[in-house]
Amino acid sequence: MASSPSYRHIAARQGEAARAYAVLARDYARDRPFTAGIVFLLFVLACTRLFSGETVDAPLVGRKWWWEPRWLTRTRFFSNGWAIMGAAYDKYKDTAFVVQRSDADIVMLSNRCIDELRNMPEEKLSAIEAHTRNFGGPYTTIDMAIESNLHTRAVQQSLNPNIAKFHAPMEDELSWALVNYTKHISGSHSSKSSSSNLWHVTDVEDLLLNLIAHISARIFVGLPLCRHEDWIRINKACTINVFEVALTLRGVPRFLKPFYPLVACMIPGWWRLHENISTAKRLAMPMVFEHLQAKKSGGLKDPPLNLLTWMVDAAMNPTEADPAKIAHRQILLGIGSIYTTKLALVHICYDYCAYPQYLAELREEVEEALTESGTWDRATLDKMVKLESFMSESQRMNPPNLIAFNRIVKTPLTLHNGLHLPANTQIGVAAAHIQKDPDNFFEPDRFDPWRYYQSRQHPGEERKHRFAMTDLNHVHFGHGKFACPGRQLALTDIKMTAAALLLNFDMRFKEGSKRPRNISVHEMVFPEPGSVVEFRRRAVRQGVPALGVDISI
Ligand code: HEM
Repeated sequence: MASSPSYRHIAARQGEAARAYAVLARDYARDRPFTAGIVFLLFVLACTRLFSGETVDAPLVGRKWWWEPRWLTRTRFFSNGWAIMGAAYDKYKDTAFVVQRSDADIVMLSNRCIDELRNMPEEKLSAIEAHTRNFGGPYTTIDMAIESNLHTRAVQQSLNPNIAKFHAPMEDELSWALVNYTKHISGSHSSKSSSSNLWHVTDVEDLLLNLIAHISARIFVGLPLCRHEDWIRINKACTINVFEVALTLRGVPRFLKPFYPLVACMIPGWWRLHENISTAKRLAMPMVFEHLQAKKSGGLKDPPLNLLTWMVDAAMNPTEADPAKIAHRQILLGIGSIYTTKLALVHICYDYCAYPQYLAELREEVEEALTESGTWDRATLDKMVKLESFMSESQRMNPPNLIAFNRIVKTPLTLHNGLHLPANTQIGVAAAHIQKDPDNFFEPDRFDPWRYYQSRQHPGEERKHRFAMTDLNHVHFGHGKFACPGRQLALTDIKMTAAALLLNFDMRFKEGSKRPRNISVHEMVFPEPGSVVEFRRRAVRQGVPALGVDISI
C-alpha cells in the first residue's frame, strides 16, 4: 500500500519524540526529585478528575478543591454529611446536586420532583433496591426484600387495617415492659409510699429500646415469644449488626468488590447478624408449623393477632411460604422498625428535658383524654393533638436521616426540568434540610411544639399535619407508593410510649448535661452520646388509667 511507509515514518518520529520526553523527564526527576514528584501527583489527580465518569448534569458537592481526588471527598462525607448537604442545599435546592458517599454517588433532587416520581413502578424506579444497596445487600441479607415483599404486604394489608385491635395488646405489653425496665426508678414499682422524690440516672437509649422491642415483638409474634429473652435480644441487636456490616463495606474500595464476601466475614457484626437470624429461625419456625397445623386441622376459630401468622396466610408461592424465610423476615421487620421508632422516642425524651415549660400542658391533655375514655384506644390517642404536634416538631428538628426517597433509576428518565437520569443512578432528596428551609417553615430553627397543632386549627385542616402523613416537605417516611408502610404503627408506638413517660415520670438532664447535638455518620443522624438524663417517678392522677405502675394519688 502506498501510504504504509508514511505511517511507519510518522510512528517512528512519534516514538523518537516519546523517548526524548522520557529522557527529559528522567533527567528532570533526577535533578529535582521533589518538584517532579509534585508534578506527577498533580498529573494523576487531574487524570482522576477528567476520567471520573460524571454522568448526571449536576454539580458534585463536598470537594474543598476542584482537583481533590474523589476518595478524599467521599471520606469527608463520612462525618461531615450534615454540613456538606446544608451548603449544597442552600445553593442548589431548586435543581440538583451530587453527594459522594464512600460507596456511591447520590443525585439529590429538589423535592418538587417527587410528585412526578412517587408513583412510578418498581421496574422503573426501585425503592427496595436502593435500601438494599444502602444496607449491605447480600452481606446483611437485606436483599431478601427484593426476592419478595411479603412482609410489606402483610403490614399494608393485614396490620394497618387492624391496627385498632392492637391497642389493647400494645397497652398490655408497654405496661409489662415499663414495670420490668423501670424498677430501679422508684425502688419498687408497686410501693405507694416513697422514694418518688428521688432522681435516678436513666439510660434513655437502653430503656426506650427495651420498651419498643417489646411492643414490636408483641405485634410481630405475639405472646409468649415476645417475652422470650433471646427474641428481644436479637431484635435489639440486628439493626446495629446490619449498620456495622454495611458501613464497613461502604468503606472498602469498589475495585475490591470480588473480595467482599471475604471482607464481610471478617466483620464481627456479620457473625452476630447470622447468629441473630439462626436464633430467629429456631424460635419462630415452630410458631409457623403450629399455625399451619392448626389451619390444616380446622381448629383455628380466632386467627392469632400477629404479623408472623399473617405472613404465613399471605404467602403466595413456595418461596414465600418457606417457614425459615418467614422467620428470617422477622429480622427484616425488626431492622426497619425498632431502631427508627426508638430513635424518634429518644429525641422526644431529650426534648421533654430540654423544654420542661411545655410538659404541664402536654400532661393535662394526656390526662384529660385518658380520664374521659378510661382506655388507651385509638380515639383516645387521637385526642392527644398537642402531644402529636410535639412529636412532629421533635422529628423536624432531629431528623432520622439526611436523605429520604432513596431510589435506583431502573430505566433512564428525564425529569420535567430537563435533568436526565441514566439507568443505575441513585437518587434521593435532602429530607433534613427541606425541614430547616425558611421557604417551607416559619422560623425553622426554633423548636415550636405547637407548630403542627396550630396548623390543624385552620378550618379544613383538622385532619392534616399528622405525624404519619407525608408530603413534599415531610419525607422522613418517604412519600408515595413506597412510603414506609409501618408509619401508622410507628405513630401508635411512639404516642403511647411518649404519653406513658409523661404520666409516670419527671425527666431532666443531670446537672452539667444538656440536650445532645445531632451528629451524622454518612446520611444517618444520631444524638451525640454522652448526655445524662435523670428520671423521677411521678404519682399518676386519680382516675387516669396508668400504664406500668400502680402508684396513684
Ligand atoms: C419513626 C419510625 C420509622 C421511620 C422514620 C421509618 C422510615 C422509613 C422509610 C424512610 C422507609 C423507606 C420509604 C421509601 O422508600 O420511600 C421505610 C420503609 C419501611 N418501613 Fe419504616 N419507618 C419507621 C417505622 C416503621 C415501623 C414501626 C415499621 C413496622 C412495620 C416499618 C416498616 C417498614 C417497612 C417494611 C419498610 C419497607 C417498605 C418496602 O419494602 O417498600 N417502619 N421506613
